[in-house]
Amino acid sequence: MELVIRDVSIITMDEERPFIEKGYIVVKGDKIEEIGEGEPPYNYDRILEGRDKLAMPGFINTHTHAAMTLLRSYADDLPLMEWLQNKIWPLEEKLTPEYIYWGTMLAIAEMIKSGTTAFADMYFCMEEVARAVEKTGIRAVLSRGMVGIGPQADLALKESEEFIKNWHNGAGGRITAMLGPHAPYTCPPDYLKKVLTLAEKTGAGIHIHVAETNTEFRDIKKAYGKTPVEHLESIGLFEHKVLAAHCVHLTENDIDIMARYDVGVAHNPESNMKLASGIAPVPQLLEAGVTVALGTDGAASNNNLDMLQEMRSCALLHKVNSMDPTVIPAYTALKMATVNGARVLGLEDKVGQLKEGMKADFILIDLDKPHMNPRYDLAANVVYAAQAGDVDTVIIDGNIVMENKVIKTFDEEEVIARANFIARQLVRKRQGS
Ligand SMILES: CSC[C@H]1O[C@@H](n2cnc3c(O)ncnc32)[C@H](O)[C@@H]1O
Ligand SMILES: [Zn+2]
Repeated sequence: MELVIRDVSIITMDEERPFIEKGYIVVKGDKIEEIGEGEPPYNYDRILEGRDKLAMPGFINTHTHAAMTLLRSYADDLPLMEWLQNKIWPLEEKLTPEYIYWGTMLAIAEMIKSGTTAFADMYFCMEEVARAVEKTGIRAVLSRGMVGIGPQADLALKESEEFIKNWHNGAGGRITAMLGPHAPYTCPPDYLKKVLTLAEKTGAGIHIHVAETNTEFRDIKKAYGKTPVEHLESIGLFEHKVLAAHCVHLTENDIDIMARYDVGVAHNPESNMKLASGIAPVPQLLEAGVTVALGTDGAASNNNLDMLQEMRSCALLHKVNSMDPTVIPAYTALKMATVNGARVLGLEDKVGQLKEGMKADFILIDLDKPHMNPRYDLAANVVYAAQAGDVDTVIIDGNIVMENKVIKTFDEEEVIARANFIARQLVRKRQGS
């Protein structure tokens, strides 16, 4: 089927042709066939009117724990380790595969409605997450989270290998699998070495939390005499493709190491602010040539999965932190949420830009809203003024997943009802324990 979006403003994120004021996008199958100015040259099977809309690449959420939507607003206003150990981990013990399926469905509904077309997840029961991705039509990079201490450590390695076998390139190529060792403080060196052996065997990349808090920085330094980044380098982690979430507490030497090994960073400004973990040195990382993308982290520490808000927070946080309003301009924030997201997930040849031959993963944003006018600079309007409710249409892999703000691939109301039912069961289970 051929689909055309006509009479539309376009931010392509393609440096050669970044902006088209009035143009068209032709989608054939799962790919962008043509982008042009003015009117489309032919008639097509399906026409979407783009007047008063902006087409741009969908957002790429490079770090989340999707099913944690079930724990949204369950425990707030605590520092990371207290939050994890006393609140989150005890409740996660009560999660079942079915709960994780519906929690992930809720996350995907929220992500699609706020313009996200791909996400990177690290959690348990990845088969359930993959089923949700398959059903909804979203794109995802999935890692079975692995904690290297405790009775589940070896099982986690085995399940990760099986998951990669079953789901890498799954859902018509929309799923990529990675390995997900949780963090240096939950995965001792011997365990991380087993992860590396598996990475060699499968060719999978590695998604890991790194240098999130001062406590982690101090504890790793005390245990190994090295910063978290130096420690991971010494183990050989960075010989593989690595997606490092957070990277808040870094030395200049850490930044050099990360640039040298082309480590991808998932920056999560809202989660870092809410848990008071600190402020990642993003301007310095970008200056050193490190690819920094954006993530929301889970909905229990954010408390939403809205990449529009994440871009705005990122731009504002680094301006005030450096007392320099030129830091992270709107276009840079947009690049972090699209082009850089694709790059850190190894999807740069497929998504993140609107270009002929790339996958048709893009969104249409309403411009006929008071807060989106005037239209001097559409990138600035998106980053500083847009809201999730402005996302009108979402196309992923050439399929219309949301049109006129209605999700087409699943029943959003059912998902909300199921999630609320599960939340009530979780509270009951917690009280019974
Ligand atoms: C092993 S599956 C993922 C694991 O990570 C936990 N988690 C959620 N948010 C964070 C964070 O900011 N830092 C570290 N770990 C986090 C989640 O609850 C799962 O247990
Ligand atoms: Zn996380």
